[in-house]
Amino acid sequence: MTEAGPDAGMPPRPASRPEKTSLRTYLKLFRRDILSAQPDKLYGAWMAEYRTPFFRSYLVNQPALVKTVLNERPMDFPKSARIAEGLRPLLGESVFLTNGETWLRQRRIIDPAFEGGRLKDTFPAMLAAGREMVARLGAEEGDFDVEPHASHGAADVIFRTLFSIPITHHTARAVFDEFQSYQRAQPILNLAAFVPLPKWVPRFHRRAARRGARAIRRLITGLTAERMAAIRAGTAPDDLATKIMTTTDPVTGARFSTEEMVDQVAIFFLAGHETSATALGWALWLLAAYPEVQERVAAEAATLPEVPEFSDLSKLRFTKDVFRETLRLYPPVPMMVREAACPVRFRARDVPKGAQIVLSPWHLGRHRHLWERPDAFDPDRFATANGRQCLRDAFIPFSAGPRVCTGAGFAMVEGPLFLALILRAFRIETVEGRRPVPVAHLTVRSRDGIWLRLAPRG
Ligand code: HEM
Repeated sequence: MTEAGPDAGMPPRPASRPEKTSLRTYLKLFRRDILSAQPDKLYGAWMAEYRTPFFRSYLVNQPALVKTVLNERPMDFPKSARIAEGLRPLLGESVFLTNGETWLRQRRIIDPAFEGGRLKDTFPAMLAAGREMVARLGAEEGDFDVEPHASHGAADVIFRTLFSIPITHHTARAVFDEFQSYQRAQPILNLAAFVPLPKWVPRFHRRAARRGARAIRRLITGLTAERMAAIRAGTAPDDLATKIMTTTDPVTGARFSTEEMVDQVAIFFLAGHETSATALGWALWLLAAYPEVQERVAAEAATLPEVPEFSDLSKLRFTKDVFRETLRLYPPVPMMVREAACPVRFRARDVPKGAQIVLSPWHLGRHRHLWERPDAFDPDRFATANGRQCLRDAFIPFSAGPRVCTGAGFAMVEGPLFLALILRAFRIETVEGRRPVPVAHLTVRSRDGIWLRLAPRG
């Protein structure tokens, strides 16, 4: 890297906005990128308050307060209704949106499928998707954008592990394509979630997004109904969909209906492919930009047998730290929103009932009073006392507490496995003039893609 200034040698970070801005400018910046709409002081703040004529939001950035919201009193800080507003047409009553008893029941049915022992069952499907991705990358020549490959690969993982079908299956492909256009049609999503606008403010692209949501749900309903029939006929494969659809809630004795399962499949696909793809793209760029780290990952990958097994993942200790460090610097979900269900007092401030509570994996992961050299890419930090402490207090890319990401364990298998398979096959380099610029819409993407150049390893 050749640039001068305080960021020299550091991985890219979005510019912060000036300290004082009008609401109008803030909203404009926000629509473009929720990260560069924030002031620099958030990287050192414990709490911040946004007060406008329309809303009151509190960004909570102090580990003890984050723990209160996520771990200790999650029922007092439910998912914000504002998030549901934008996502309901696509996700219905999915576990991502529900609260209270419905959410508890759904987690009781879903969680067992993602537990350690059963995660092992998904490994062959993940491996197959990884090997296919390596083959596709091998067909690239010259400089190319790796983000579409990462999305394709992550979507392949979801379809193979959930429904035992590859992304090349016509329905899987159609869902993938519809999601791509849905995401383009839904830019208001984050704005509506973070900035509770009054009802009269026009919501953009609503019609196109609704049409997309209907199309996606129609396709997923077909897959789910087919699976329900196969379960009844005793011919269903033992994948995640079957595991979830045959699990009985130990409390109520109920299973998911086809419709409720469609809601869950929609969120598994949305939450499970875009996030993993984003993380993989950034991890590859970081490895390309830091060749000495790349060589250490490649050396670890070289110890894997030609066809690795689940137990071989224990050989990828450093690769796992690389993936973790990527999630710290580029958490795919940069911010999350909750709603205060009752008045609370945080840091000697009264937070009224109904206020939006914003949690920011992005700012917490780079907090200058918590992490040593917060902007540096240093996977070895997790072996230091500071790194270990911060892993407990200031590392929430998967959220935390009872509402932690269902797929966290799954993603921590998928990410390192894909990195190892790719680095075993290729040496990767950055492309001059193509330094990525992080921008956050649905997830933290690079504004103009993540450009790489590959060479086969001998
Ligand atoms: C690197 C990859 C991933 C990251 C960074 C990530 C991150 C997150 C975060 C931050 C949340 C909490 C959002 C909030 O509370 O507002 C979440 C929730 C969720 N994630 Fe993930 N995720 C990843 C992969 C996956 C995968 C692979 C799956 C499924 C196959 C998945 C399924 C879910 C579900 C179902 C929820 C909702 C949980 C609930 O609200 O109870 N995620 N994820």
